[in-house]
Amino acid sequence: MERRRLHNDIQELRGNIRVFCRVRPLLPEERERQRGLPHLHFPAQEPRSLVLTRPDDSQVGRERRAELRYDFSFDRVFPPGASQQEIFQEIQLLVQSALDGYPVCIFAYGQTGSGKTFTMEGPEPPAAPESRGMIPRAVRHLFLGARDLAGKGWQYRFSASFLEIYNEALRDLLLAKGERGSELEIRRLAPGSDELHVPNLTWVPVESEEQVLELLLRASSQRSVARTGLNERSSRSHSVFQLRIQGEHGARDLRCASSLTLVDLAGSERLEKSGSVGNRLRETQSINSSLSALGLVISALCNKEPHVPYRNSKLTFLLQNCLGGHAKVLMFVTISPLEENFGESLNSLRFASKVNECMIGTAQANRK
Ligand SMILES: Nc1ncnc2c1ncn2[C@@H]1O[C@H](COP(=O)(O)OP(=O)(O)OP(=O)(O)O)[C@@H](O)[C@H]1O
Repeated sequence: MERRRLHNDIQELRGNIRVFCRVRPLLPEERERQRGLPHLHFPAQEPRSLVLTRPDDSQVGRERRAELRYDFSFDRVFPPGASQQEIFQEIQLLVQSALDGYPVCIFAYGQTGSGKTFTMEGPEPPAAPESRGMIPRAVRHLFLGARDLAGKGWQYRFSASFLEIYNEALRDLLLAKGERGSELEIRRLAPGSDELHVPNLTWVPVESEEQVLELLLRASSQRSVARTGLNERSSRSHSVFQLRIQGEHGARDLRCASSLTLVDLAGSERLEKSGSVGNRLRETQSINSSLSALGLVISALCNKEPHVPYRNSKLTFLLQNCLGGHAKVLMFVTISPLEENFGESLNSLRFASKVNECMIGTAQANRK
């Protein structure tokens, strides 16, 4: 309990957005193309640092070529050997605070094929329990936490939704294509309210990790994926998993309500590199414009600008309550270990550094 209070105090002091960087390992087929990770350095005893280096091509002549060096620092940097369990360990207190009434939002940002879906959901099923991603681990942790709190008089109810934003349209991933009605919209909860919701979105009551795994499976069969030049099974949409949490302590007449939002963003990729044409090109353009809208929202928040352009994309509009509100936010920036992706990695790390410098506001628990 004391650790939890300390965590909440520290997070409130620090501002409510944190950034973790994860570099995925080389895949078996990539090991034939590249030996080791010569351009990536993880300074010993420095779990927060990542250094990228490359030869300076502008230096020609007989002298030894100088090296360009780019230093980054985040709340944590996970090298390729880090397991899902190790990573979850670092976010479990954050997840736990959703039971105390804090809204929590975790999102994964990075180039196509850099490991966002692996981090959030885990590898494609059937997969060993050790490789499960942050979503199943987070819900399991919350269910166990709720069971503990039941001994202290708290009763919790959970329900889950899963949607994707594809080409600026919202789709319910818990419904098959034929079952979906008209297009989903984002609306205010009540006139004048800052709270947003998505009417007609499916919410399924959940009580166990297995139920949530089933929902993930159902959603993944509905998700828009395609084979691109850069990833065998690339997510072409942003997916948003949400768990609504309602707690009640009858004897003390206390209530809390919060949500855990886990977002797997579509991969950022350069058009020329992805080789996109036709539908793929339209998707890539839509992904890139919503990711740059996210960048603009974050920089407006950082600069405390009076107008924050949430409405420029469905993604930022949907995440408005998380980003500008009282939620605790964690961003995973995922990095490919391939040298050929140096430019993309640098872009992602620069974006993440900007986010890391942000003091967006103070997280607040919704507890009465
Ligand atoms: N930490 C890891 N350990 C082992 N394999 C990984 C890891 N991270 C990613 N992979 C593998 O790398 C490949 C690409 O990962 P993933 O699909 O998660 O990328 P992504 O960033 O979600 O891509 P996209 O944006 O195109 O959907 C997959 O085959 C995945 O299983």
